[in-house]
Amino acid sequence: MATIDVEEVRRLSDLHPKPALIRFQYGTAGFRTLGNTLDSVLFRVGIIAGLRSKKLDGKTIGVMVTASHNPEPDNGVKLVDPRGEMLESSWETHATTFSNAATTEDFLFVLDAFVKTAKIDLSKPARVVYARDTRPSGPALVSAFEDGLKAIGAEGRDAGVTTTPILHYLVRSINTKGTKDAYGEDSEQGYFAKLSEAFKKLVAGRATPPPLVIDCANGVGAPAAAKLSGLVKENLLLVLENTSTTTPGALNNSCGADYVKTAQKLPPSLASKLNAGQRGCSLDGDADRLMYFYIDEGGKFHMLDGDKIAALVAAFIVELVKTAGLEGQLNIGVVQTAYANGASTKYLAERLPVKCVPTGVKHLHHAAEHYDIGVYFEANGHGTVLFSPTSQDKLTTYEPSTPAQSTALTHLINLMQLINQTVGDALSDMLLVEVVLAHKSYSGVEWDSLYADLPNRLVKVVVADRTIFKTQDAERQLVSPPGLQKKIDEIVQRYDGGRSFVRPSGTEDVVRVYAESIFRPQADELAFRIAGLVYDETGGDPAQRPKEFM
Ligand SMILES: CC(=O)N[C@H]1[C@@H](OP(=O)(O)O)O[C@H](CO)[C@@H](O)[C@@H]1O
Ligand SMILES: [Mg+2]
Repeated sequence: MATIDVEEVRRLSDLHPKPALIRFQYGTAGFRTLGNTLDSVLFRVGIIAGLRSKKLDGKTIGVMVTASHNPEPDNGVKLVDPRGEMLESSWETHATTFSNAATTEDFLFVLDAFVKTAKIDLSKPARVVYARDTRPSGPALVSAFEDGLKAIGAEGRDAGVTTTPILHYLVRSINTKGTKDAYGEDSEQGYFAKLSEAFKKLVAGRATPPPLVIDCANGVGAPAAAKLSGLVKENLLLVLENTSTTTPGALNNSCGADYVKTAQKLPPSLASKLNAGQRGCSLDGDADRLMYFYIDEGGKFHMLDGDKIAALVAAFIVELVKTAGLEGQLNIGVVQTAYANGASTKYLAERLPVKCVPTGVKHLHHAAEHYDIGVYFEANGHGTVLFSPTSQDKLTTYEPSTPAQSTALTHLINLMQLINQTVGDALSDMLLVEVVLAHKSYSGVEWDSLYADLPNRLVKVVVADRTIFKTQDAERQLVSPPGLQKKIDEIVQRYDGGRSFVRPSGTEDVVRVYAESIFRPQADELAFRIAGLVYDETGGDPAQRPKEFM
């Protein structure tokens, strides 16, 4: 279509009116709020996805309907750009504008203005691939979204119920099909074949470890892990738990990667499922985060988070590159956020360059692209490894001169296949961890002892207005409210190995306080002291002051 079919857009838009009084925002994780308020947003996302594809000459855009680790009644939607990466940030603003037009007529006005200013050639084709997680609100939201595709004349491909990282994989595979950068076969089957084949090559000839227990968070990771399980069973036995995707209220409830990271506890449902020393891991509700753990002989819970994964994986890659004879020819780096445990940063910085960036996957991903091999992980378990075009060329054309070099090179090439380079992927990362553990003959215990986590505490502070909080230096310093950082510094310096920072959350209406210290009671005390300071200094009501604040 060369012009907008105004009548058709009007007719369909009237079926998806915007609820009054709600202001939507395309944030760090796309649109995310109560599922039953999102109907109009999904319709309009259908239109914006179509326009984005037209703007990019018909390249396929991805759309994922999920609210990840959030409670079951929540839902959300995010767009994926053609190489499988997050939506370009200027379009996040356009998406927000679209979502907030109050009436159909307002929306038509905004749409028309946008097509003109963004110079979108409406005669171009539009292609969109989309998927959803297992949330009960998903099917109705997808149907509103499909009305949006129809309104703008976009061709849709429904990838059904699948994980966020598989959707990212599909987008990149579709757009690179038949080119020299072909990423993989553009189907779920193609994804599982790519991962499992690379995994089998990487662990060939190594001892089969004890079974790995996977907490699937009662979400979409359950069916995905079940498919993977069948393909890798000769090398790795997966025991799937929390797979009730149709039990109302079960999703992410006292289970999943976010529960483990936040509560720093074993999900109660796994209590009798894990033997001492056995490895377990938790996925989140859309299977893009991964947390490992084990219980020791004394019954104590040990968490192996995103920082521990980064340490394990980065050290392994550095070693392989060295053994392959490529030391000094590929620059390898790690990207973290301020939430990374100080002990992990120290461990990593002794081995390779480490960069700290603001919270949010897109910041980590972009920073990791600056290395030949960039490893990034958020402490919460979201992360991956990126191989730049230069490193891919080098690895595939390099001629090793010894059998040891040749073996290491083959491992690196297989790792490029195993790792989902579009986005953090719990299942791909899990296989990656299992490869390293198998190569190093590590159990969870040896892995855990690479370094000892500094005790830390994360506290939420509800403030009147979190927009007054402004940060700099990768969110480690407050510049506003004025004077507050100085007071924080004064408190922090009284604690041995103390570190603390304060930043406004990008996904919740709270300010987050992080603190660590060399002793557990001090880490807690420091966190609650800073939380109290923030609360008092920004007009918190003394009558509502949480009692643990100091
Ligand atoms: C401390 C923390 O875990 N923050 C999370 C959380 O961001 P906030 O901006 O802190 O709300 O959600 C983001 C999106 O999932 C994730 O990238 C990030 O790591
Ligand atoms: Mg997630």
